[in-house]
Amino acid sequence: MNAPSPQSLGEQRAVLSARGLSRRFGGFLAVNNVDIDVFHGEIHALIGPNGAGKTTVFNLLTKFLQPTAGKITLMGEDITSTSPDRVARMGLVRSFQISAVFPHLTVLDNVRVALQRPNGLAHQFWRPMSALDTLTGKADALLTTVGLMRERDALAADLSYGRKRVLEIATTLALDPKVLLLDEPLAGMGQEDITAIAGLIRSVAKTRAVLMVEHNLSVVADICDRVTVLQRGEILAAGDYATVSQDPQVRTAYMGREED
Ligand SMILES: Nc1ncnc2c1ncn2[C@@H]1O[C@H](COP(=O)(O)OP(=O)(O)OP(=O)(O)O)[C@@H](O)[C@H]1O
Repeated sequence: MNAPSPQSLGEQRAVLSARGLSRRFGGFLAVNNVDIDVFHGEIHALIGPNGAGKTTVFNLLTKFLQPTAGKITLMGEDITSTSPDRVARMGLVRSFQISAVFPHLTVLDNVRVALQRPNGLAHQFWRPMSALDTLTGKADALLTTVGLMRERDALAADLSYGRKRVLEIATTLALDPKVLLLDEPLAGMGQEDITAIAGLIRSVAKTRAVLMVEHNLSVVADICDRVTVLQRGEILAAGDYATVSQDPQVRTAYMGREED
């Protein structure tokens, strides 16, 4: 797809944006002067070798870590000093934060429990499961979206690994995030699950912005609109996959090694 917009224009249009993002741990600069723009309706991949700083960038964007320097905006609002829970309520959701699957609940009940959170019922754990009945229609709609209707009444514990990850994505979508951050969503999966989940991520990105850390470069090539490559905490290259994958520095530093 298109190459990234000019910087200032990008910042204005982006749902999630960072400028000059840096994080120091003691004397070690783990993230250095990173700019990133994540757009509605697009999937943006953050890739790079081990230790490049991808997880730290995720932690900075979700405010689990405070940046040493730089600015982060979410839907135009400066969130650089905002708390992680407020950022989550604004619609920036990281999959693992809320994707706990309860193994002894059915698939349907996992989604219904997730759906009650935005309704402000989160602390009313004493309510009987029957109180969730009002959410069944919404839960079924979500299960249809992610293709889990066949397993609706199965226990989560009985699902295969790949189907559990689909259920995790369903419980994440229950929060109706505006920006979805996925940390290696395809890790540990077989090819069949990879194809299914990559398709699911593509379809959920139509109505939200997705930023994902992913090591599977063929999936990144297939489904991601933009790619930012990190190395030693700095941006090595950014753009669409075709451009980035031809960059000689990227090939030397990362892709050559991964794809040879
Ligand atoms: N809390 C911390 N204290 C000190 N150093 C840290 C801390 N968190 C991360 N680092 C260092 O920052 C660098 C970037 O780590 P980070 O986990 O962000 O990389 P990554 O790209 O996500 O790696 P991987 O692909 O292996 O998950 C690493 O050298 C790591 O050791």
